[in-house]
Amino acid sequence: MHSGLVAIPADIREFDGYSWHAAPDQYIMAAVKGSNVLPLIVPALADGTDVDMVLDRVDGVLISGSRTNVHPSNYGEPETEHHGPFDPARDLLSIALIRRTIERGIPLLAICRGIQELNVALGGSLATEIQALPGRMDHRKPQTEDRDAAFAIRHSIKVKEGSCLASIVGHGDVNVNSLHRQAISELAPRLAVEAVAEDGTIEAVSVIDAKGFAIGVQWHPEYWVGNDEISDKIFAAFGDAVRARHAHPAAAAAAE
Ligand SMILES: N[C@@H](CCC(=O)NCCCC(=O)O)C(=O)O
Repeated sequence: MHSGLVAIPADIREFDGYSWHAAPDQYIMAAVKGSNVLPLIVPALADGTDVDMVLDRVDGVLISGSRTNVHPSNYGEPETEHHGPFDPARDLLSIALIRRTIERGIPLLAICRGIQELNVALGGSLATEIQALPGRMDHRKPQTEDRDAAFAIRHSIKVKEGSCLASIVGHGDVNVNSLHRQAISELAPRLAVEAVAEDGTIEAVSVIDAKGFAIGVQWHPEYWVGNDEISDKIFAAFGDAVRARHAHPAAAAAAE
């Protein structure tokens, strides 16, 4: 039996002749199998959502990756041809959800587009086409139809000693996958860097003085849950935080 309900903001996707509010299966299954929680996909309404109505009912929030990019107007930069594709309804939902999740101390795990939204939600900015920047590696998704190859572990990162992430996976070198062309540029004032790649790309952050679990990672631990110790540890730690909140709702509400 799963214990704890976790909100996952939907993407808007076009297929089968319809618009869908959808979340990728790999996040749903990582939450189910790696965290032992029940995921709840939250629709991305174009006019906005009462996120507190959602947060009153869940014990955690998982922000997924997605091929779309946060619209640069959310961090005060003009749109260029390099910024798309966009999903403005997802931006609207995720940014509002992240802000209130942190304010209320509800456990938060943000992955790939999620860490980028976390940084933007707290006042930071993003760099685009980072592979074209001097000294940076190519972090983009490998060109292959083979999903295991696309999500294969590709480069190492350094997890900082004493960080929240180090308390979960240990500090030092960790090998991760990479499927992104944007990354954190200006770090939001309330975020601490937890891990960096060899080229300086910020790979993990935590929320400073967070009331609860609040971590973002630029890579995709969800894909290898069940097959990779580091991925398992991250989802297990998130699940533990979600269950702790679920088990003591009165204490959680009093702490808000
Ligand atoms: N805006 C981001 C998106 C990164 C991300 O979340 N990627 C997951 C999608 C994987 C896929 O393409 O299948 C960026 O930096 O590119």
